[in-house]
Amino acid sequence: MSSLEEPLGLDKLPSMNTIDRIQRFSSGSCRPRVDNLGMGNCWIEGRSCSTSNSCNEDDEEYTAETFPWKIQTRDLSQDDSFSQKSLTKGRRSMKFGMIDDSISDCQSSPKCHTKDMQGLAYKFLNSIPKFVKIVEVGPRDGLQNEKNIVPTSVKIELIHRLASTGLSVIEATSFVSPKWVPQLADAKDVMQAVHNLRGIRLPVLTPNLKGFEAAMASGAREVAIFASASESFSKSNINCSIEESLIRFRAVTRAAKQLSIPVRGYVSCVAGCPVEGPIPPSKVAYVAKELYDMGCFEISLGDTIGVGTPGTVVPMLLAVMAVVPIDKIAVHFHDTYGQSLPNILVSLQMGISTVDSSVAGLGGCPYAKGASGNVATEDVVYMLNGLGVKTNVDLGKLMLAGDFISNHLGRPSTSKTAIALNRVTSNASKISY
Ligand SMILES: CC(C)(COP(=O)([O-])OP(=O)([O-])OC[C@H]1O[C@@H](n2cnc3c(N)ncnc32)[C@H](O)[C@@H]1OP(=O)([O-])[O-])[C@@H](O)C(=O)NCCC(=O)NCCSC(=O)C[C@@](C)(O)CC(=O)[O-]
Repeated sequence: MSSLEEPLGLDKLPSMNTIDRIQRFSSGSCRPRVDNLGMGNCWIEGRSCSTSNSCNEDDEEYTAETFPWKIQTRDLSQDDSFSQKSLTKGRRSMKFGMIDDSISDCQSSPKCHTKDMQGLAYKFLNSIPKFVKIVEVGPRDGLQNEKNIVPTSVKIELIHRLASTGLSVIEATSFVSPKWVPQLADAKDVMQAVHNLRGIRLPVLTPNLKGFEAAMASGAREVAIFASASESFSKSNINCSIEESLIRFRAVTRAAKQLSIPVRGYVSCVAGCPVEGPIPPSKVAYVAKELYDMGCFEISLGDTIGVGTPGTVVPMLLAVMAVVPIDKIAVHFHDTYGQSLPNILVSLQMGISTVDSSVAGLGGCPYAKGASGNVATEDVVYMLNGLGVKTNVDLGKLMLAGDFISNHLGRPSTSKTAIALNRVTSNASKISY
């Protein structure tokens, strides 16, 4: 086992003092559905506005009644705090994995003391946000590594199907060099076909000004820049050092600011690099802060090769949270070692409320050998549903989108949820989701 493959243990966690700090950071962990996108834009559940540089969450128009998940903390003593509308997809309902069932079931057991159980439930679940924004990256991160060129019409259909699920952010494509990523050479055609989709944000990757200008000409209204915490990965992915990339990205954010275009920032290799092995959290924090300071409205932390475990993800997040506000941080896990869901769970417990994922678990990076797909959106939604966390995503429709692209690619989805629920459906079970 190489040092990269060996998971870091809890003994590597920082001191309790640092942990205490997160609890303070995460007091606002129930994030309202108002994204301040910077560059004078904000996005409120399917609508964008560009009135001022800072968006007021307490805008009268968007009351707690309209967005009930604005209520900041969970109240575990109230039954309905975990109640979850069952997504039945036409079947009768026996809910699996739902937190309300488990707690009430335990309370009826003589061995369970209600107060103790509520205390335990509070301890583990209190800091989890009530609403999580999912950033669907399937059409971009998911497809970029496919060897056989996926027809443009299939990509467009996939985006439309994903849009119908309730997802509010779908990363559509990349304006990168077609020599480097031939699969996304049709970025312009894809973007021109989908940019008018209403109520959906469709960011695209732009590695430099050339990409930014092409994206704008194709109708893109949100972009993402992508730096790395690993020097070696930066060179192999975008052919320049980290510092050179930051210079390029400053040019992109400046141009974006002039057009009031929101820019998302990625940091890749946050838990490890295929060449350099483990990456120190301070390096991740440095790049994250640079991107945030140049105007990115959100920083997505990518475990590009999926080597992170909660033991390494927690200290990395702590380092980033010390320099970037927690409500501006997103997590982006690849599932190479099957660690994505535990990593997402600890991220949520630390107060993070934006999660990137890819329908059917598509994905892999062309410049990170051995990296497998992103965590499957279906699996994330299933887990969040079970936790009583709202996403606004319809799991049934999501599975149909996953079936569509998996059928096209000629291989089964890697989403455990999709596999299990498809089996259940074919058995005509009474179980619903
Ligand atoms: C950054 C470059 C362009 C540098 O590539 P380069 O070869 O160093 O660029 P260059 O400036 O020397 O130009 C070379 C040629 O590329 C052209 N070119 C230059 N820029 C563009 C552009 N934007 N669009 C189209 N063409 C472009 C340029 O015009 C020129 O064309 P030529 O004169 O030879 O015909 C290249 O390395 C590249 O495109 N890299 C992108 C690689 C990529 O997309 N990787 C996957 C991203 S996934 C990731 O980073 C991780 C993430 C975000 O998913 C998070 C995670 O999972 O952890």
